[in-house]
Amino acid sequence: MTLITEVRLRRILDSRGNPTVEADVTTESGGFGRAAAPSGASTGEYEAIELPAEEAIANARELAVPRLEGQVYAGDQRSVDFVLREADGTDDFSEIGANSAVAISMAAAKAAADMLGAPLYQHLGGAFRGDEFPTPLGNVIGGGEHAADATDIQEFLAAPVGAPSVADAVFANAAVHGAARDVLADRGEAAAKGDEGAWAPSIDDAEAFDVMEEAVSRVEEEVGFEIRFGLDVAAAEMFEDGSYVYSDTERSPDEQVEYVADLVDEYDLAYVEDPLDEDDYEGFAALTERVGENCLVCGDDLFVTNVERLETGIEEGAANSILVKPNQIGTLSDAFDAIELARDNGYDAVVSHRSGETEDTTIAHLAVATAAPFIKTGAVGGERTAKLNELIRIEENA
Ligand SMILES: O=C(O)[C@@H](CO)OP(=O)(O)O
Ligand SMILES: [Mg+2]
Repeated sequence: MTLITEVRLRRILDSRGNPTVEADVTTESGGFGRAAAPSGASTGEYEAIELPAEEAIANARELAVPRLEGQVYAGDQRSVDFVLREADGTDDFSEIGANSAVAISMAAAKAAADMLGAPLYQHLGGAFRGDEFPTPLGNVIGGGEHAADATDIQEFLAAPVGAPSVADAVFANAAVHGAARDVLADRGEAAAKGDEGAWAPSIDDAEAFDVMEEAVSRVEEEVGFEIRFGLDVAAAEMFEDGSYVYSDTERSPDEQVEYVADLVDEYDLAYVEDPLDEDDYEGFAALTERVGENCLVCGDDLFVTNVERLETGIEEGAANSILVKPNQIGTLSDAFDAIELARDNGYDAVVSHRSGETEDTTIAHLAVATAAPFIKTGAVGGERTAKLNELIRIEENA
């Protein structure tokens, strides 16, 4: 093990053109790691706090960096993350910013892997990891907070569950994305792209389901393996005064459960994320009871990668999977704890990007390190393909 000798922080651009935090960690023996924080738009109310990049950097330089340099071993991830929490002193990283914390946490892990001469997934997951790969959930059509004047449902996600390899799955998702463009063009719908590269046409959700079905079945025929699809409803964003407000209608919480359950049945959805508000454990439990056998009901804003919120969910039978976003909680150790708690209780842990991203590929390694069944990291666009292409390389041992 070697000590961290230097932590450097800087502002870089994220994919929305906003400043975000990048960290470089160097160790005594010359190990080097660089990582950057992503940023959400449809953020959960209970997430750790992202500060403006400049403020996060200034505060982390003052409070955290002096406690790390020359004092903590890069390979001792628990200690790195413990020091970040101690330096911050709050429950939600509101002092140094979850953006500074997660960038440093991930950069330290990369420095440790570099020092060991091991790929990051192996440093994080152990010597025997690297032969189980996640199915990528590819964002094909979207709206919500990620695009103006588009669908109410935030994300329509291709799920190539029958793909024989991660590379086949990645190419299948890109093909569905391309096919959706063709189907939209056939219908005379022009479409720009939303924050994550998904098509953001000005159509309603019902039409988006038709387009997805058509695009998926075209590609399924071509590739010869099963492709299902799923949703991130991001329902907290449409929950107002006790009901779910869609462009054309409103639904009560009970009606929302019925509506989503019917969608799962009608379209054989493989995955439904945040189908209900972030405080509605009960509704999540009711839906999971109805459709949880054949569909992952995933809590993103509900759990915010937080073990306490996940514990409540487990007690109530709310959802059967958790979305894991390291920046929602601030450190890799916290993200691992959430994954382990999920797994111990029969919940699947799905690793995820944010709508604002960088070229950082840590989540690809995190998914392989933890043998996650799914990873949600877009379908196209440089900041998305950075992770997808990294999965292809990991699979090839490149
Ligand atoms: O809701 C989500 O799952 C994410 C990523 O797709 O979006 P955001 O980063 O804006 O929270
Ligand atoms: Mg979500």
